Amino acid sequence: MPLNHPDDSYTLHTDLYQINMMQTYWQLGRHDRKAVFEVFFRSLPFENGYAIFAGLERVVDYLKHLRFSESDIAYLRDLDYPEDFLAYLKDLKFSCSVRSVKEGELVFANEPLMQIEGPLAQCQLVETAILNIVNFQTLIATKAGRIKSVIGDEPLLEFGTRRAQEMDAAIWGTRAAYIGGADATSNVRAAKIFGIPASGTHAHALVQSYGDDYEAFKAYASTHRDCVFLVDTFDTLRVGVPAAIQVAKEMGDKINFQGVRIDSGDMAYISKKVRQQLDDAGFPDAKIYASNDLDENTILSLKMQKAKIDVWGVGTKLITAYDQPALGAVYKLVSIESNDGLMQDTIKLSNNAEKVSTPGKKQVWRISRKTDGKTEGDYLTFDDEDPRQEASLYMFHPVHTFINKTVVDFEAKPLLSPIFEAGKLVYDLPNITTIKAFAKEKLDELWDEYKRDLNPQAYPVDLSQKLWDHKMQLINDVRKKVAKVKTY
Ligand SMILES: Nc1ncnc2c1ncn2[C@@H]1O[C@H](COP(=O)(O)OP(=O)(O)OP(=O)(O)O)[C@@H](O)[C@H]1O
Ligand SMILES: O=P(O)(O)OC[C@H]1O[C@H](OP(=O)(O)OP(=O)(O)O)[C@H](O)[C@@H]1O
Ligand SMILES: O=C(O)c1cccnc1
Repeated sequence: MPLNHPDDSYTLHTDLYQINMMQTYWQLGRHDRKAVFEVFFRSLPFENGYAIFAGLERVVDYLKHLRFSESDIAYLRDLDYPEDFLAYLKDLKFSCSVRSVKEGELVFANEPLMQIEGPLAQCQLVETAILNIVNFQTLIATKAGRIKSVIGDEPLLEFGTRRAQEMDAAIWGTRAAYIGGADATSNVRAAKIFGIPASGTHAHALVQSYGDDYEAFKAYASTHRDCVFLVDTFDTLRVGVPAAIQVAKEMGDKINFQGVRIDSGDMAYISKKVRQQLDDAGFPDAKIYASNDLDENTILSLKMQKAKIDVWGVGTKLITAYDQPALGAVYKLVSIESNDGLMQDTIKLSNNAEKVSTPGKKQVWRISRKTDGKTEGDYLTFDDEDPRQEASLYMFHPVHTFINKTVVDFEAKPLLSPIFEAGKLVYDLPNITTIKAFAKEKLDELWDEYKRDLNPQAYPVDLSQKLWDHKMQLINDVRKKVAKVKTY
């Protein structure tokens, strides 16, 4: 049994099979063959019409520090990897090129979100961590986008840390939630390290510890400004709200009474009553905060019931992506250097036509109308194709080809930007405010049909004719090859 080792690098944050494949490649002299891998998912999470890409910043940090530490090597030695292979790992320097969609960009199924190109063994090593990061952060950013879409301009506060899948998920989930739609977080560490607004009220424990709403609010108000009182510990309408009002009246401007939070009961009914109580007491500007297992469905329902809620605190269901706990992005080999030194595109077949991978190193182009910037769809090409040179684009569904359109007067923007070139970081990471604003701008450019929460239209992700023909050719080649194989 190996001894414990210090946790001083993320390089072994990978699956054992990656190291095993690296060993095979290295021992048989294949490790430095040039390879291209692409990250994509096959279906959108939550049956949403779009996903919000997040995770690049952490991927960059991970790749920047990708070296096997002494303790990594020592641990692999414990696992009996041979010394010459360990010597190769010890000296390994990340030398891949990486292109990626920007954080906050809207992304769709079956298009490359990231592309890793370089020595086969290195590309293989980084698969697990890249998927781990991108799958989680993109999932949470998308969930936040869904929730924010029903809330509109009212603030969405992220309250989930206590229910998150441990500390990393709380921190990076908070960041992703902020990119996707949250306006502030209760997690002080996340707020501190990322520059996200921190926000919060107080817990039931405060009221319980005083055993009395009035005493508790008074105590809190004597030590804080901008007070929001949690009014549902004993009885919201009879005790909680009257106590909040009394303290607000007594303390006046000294506490800058912001409002009350309700965290239980029928929130449509109660919020209307609370609104009446606050208005009657002369506090029409006091806000009503709500929390308690909220998500986009309960919030939409509360809005339909004309609940008088101004600020929404959402925890568990956002930070854990409760209704879909994982995004299924995959990392697939699309091209590999063959024995003659030329790049050979690869394909993975499936009985399901939608699941057949698209071969070759690609670029994704977002096609939009010049007139109003609204999106027409995404268009996948070989990396050396440039739709900006075309006067019109024939866009057709890659499986149901009878669904097609010809687009003129369009703009085409490439979505994959260079992040690393031969191991060197060439991308200036934007700050979080810029990323969040970018996500909002992209959502504004998307048609409402793709944005609705329930049964959105399928956004077109089409292939250029050249790419489609190549894919069909490879499918036929593989089929012919398979047909020749003798069955036993
Ligand atoms: N008017 C409403 N319409 C739709 N959903 C609501 C409404 N009011 C509350 N909810 C939601 O109903 C769910 C359950 O509320 P429930 O009444 O069981 O909790 P509770 O009264 O707060 O109980 P507990 O004190 O155990 O938390 C919560 O997710 C809450 O957000
Ligand atoms: O419901 P969520 O969307 O997950 O939002 C977070 C929840 O965390 C708190 O409850 P908790 O019972 O943990 O603490 P409390 O005593 O302060 O209510 C808060 O009151 C919310 O109900
Ligand atoms: O500040 C709050 O009201 C808060 C923080 C975390 C969880 N629930 C509520």
